[in-house]
Amino acid sequence: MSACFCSSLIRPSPQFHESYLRWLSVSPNPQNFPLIHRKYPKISTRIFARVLQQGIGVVSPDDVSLNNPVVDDTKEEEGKEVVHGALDGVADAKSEEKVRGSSNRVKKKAEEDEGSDRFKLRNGREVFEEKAYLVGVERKGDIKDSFGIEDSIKELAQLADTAGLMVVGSTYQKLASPNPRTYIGSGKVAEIKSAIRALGAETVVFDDELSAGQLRNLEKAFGGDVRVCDRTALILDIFNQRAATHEAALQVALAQMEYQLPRLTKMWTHLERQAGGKVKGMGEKQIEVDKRILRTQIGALKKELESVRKHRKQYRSRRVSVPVPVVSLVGYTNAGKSTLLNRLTGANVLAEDQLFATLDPTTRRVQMKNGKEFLLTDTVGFIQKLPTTLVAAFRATLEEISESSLLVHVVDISHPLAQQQIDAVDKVLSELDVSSIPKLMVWNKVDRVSEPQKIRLEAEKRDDVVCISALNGDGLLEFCDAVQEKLKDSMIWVEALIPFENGELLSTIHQVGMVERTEYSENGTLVKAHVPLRFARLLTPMRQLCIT
Ligand SMILES: Nc1nc2c(ncn2[C@@H]2O[C@H](COP(=O)(O)OP(=O)(O)OP(=O)(O)O)[C@@H](O)[C@H]2O)c(=O)[nH]1
Ligand SMILES: [Mg+2]
Repeated sequence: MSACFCSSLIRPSPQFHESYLRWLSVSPNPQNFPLIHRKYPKISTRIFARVLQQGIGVVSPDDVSLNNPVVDDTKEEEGKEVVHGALDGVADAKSEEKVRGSSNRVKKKAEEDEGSDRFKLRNGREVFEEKAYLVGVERKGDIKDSFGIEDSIKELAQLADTAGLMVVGSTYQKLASPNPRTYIGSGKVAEIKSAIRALGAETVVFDDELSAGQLRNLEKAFGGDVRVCDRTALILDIFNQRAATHEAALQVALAQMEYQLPRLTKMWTHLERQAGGKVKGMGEKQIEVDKRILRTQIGALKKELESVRKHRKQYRSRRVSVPVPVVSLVGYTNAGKSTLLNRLTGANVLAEDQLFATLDPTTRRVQMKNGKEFLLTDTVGFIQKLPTTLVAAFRATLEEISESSLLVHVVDISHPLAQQQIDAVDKVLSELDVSSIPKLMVWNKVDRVSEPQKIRLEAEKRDDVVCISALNGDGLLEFCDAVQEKLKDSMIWVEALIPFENGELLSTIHQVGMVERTEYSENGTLVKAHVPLRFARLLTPMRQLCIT
């Protein structure tokens, strides 16, 4: 099991540790951290809590010795066994047991040796690459020009890779409507069961969100050792791994808890079984307790988030007082938003060929060749089937977008599904209520397309499209010109008389607006310019001066 993948449901972000641990200590339900417990049931809640506390990235059965996580006791034990067997000649029952134990350990050691190849560095942590099998469903009647099932599974494989899983196979089924019990049909369940046995898969990832019942039924059907999860859990896991700031960590923790809440149902039935079924209803009661605890935790998280956000808002409003227009980069994940920000501003935002490299907004000042300036904000990328819990949790971060003067929609034009990605981004934007903000579309990665000239001609035919390569800098001047043009559209025309003693205002107009004309008179400088609305308000008294 990929330890990093474990974290999706069990290892909260560092900032969240304390409250989560408090929650664990009152609710030692193994099912609340199902990955580790189902696979390694011997790890006690207490030890597991210590694992969380110490922030150990890789958790395997041998890691239970926390102070000495890599303990190889097999050599010493094996040595003893060999001597023992040679002396006794015929092994008695006890030694037979020991020999069996020893061969098991040897087998386990061999498995470990084989497994040691599967430790990979992900997001700066060493993780065990768990083998994953992917499953999708194509609904009959799905719109043809949206993501096809094979493309969707390809993307799921990319997500799995980003999360630290090793994809060993995939399959899909065409269905009129999903099976309410197992999502896929029973024949498909049997087929997948033999495939995962043959391939040694440890996790089955579904391309769509599954209900609590479906998750449980599928895990039962595939056998106890196999874990089942869905696209949403995978995305939440990636976000959890990548959350670098306090706010992002809180947002992801909140989204994870909200995802878990409806999935807590009937998780305590194992207690009823342990008690021989004599305490009917015990599971139900415990679920209620768990849900209440989880709701309290959600409430506390929301409060904490609120205060973090208040802080950021204050900072933002201070920034707003400097009337530089804000331009936000939006787009599908991996489209090249951060690369563009880095290229234009010399920022050092992580940009890599992985999904969801960026979670937190970064804003930098762009100084154009003509001395004009704007603020450029890079934000979290979008994806098709984006979990609603995540959109909701990140709504506040995305508020930055709704306060900008211009949205630049960055598209990876070299991607075979560029149009589908554009549609998916538009869908999320429509949920964010930003339709009134002017937009500019940028076709990025033009250096990667086979016929760049054709793409450029196509872009020229359209309004509001600029072709660029954020990687090699092609088209960036045109991009800045287009941004300026668009910003001008969002500005208003003013004619104002600026008294000489307000000289700094004049330089700000030159910086943030577009000055068409200046004339000097004995009372001051007459300026005719396009300026941002907020700034125009500041100039109101001087505009009156101009009229009189
Ligand atoms: N060939 C080529 N590659 C590019 C270009 N722009 C970005 N890339 C590559 O595309 C990958 C993704 O770039 P990012 O800038 O991280 O993409 P992003 O949109 O910020 O992605 P998220 O943060 O995941 O939403 C990186 O490997 C970049 O080097 C480009 O113009 N040409
Ligand atoms: Mg990015």
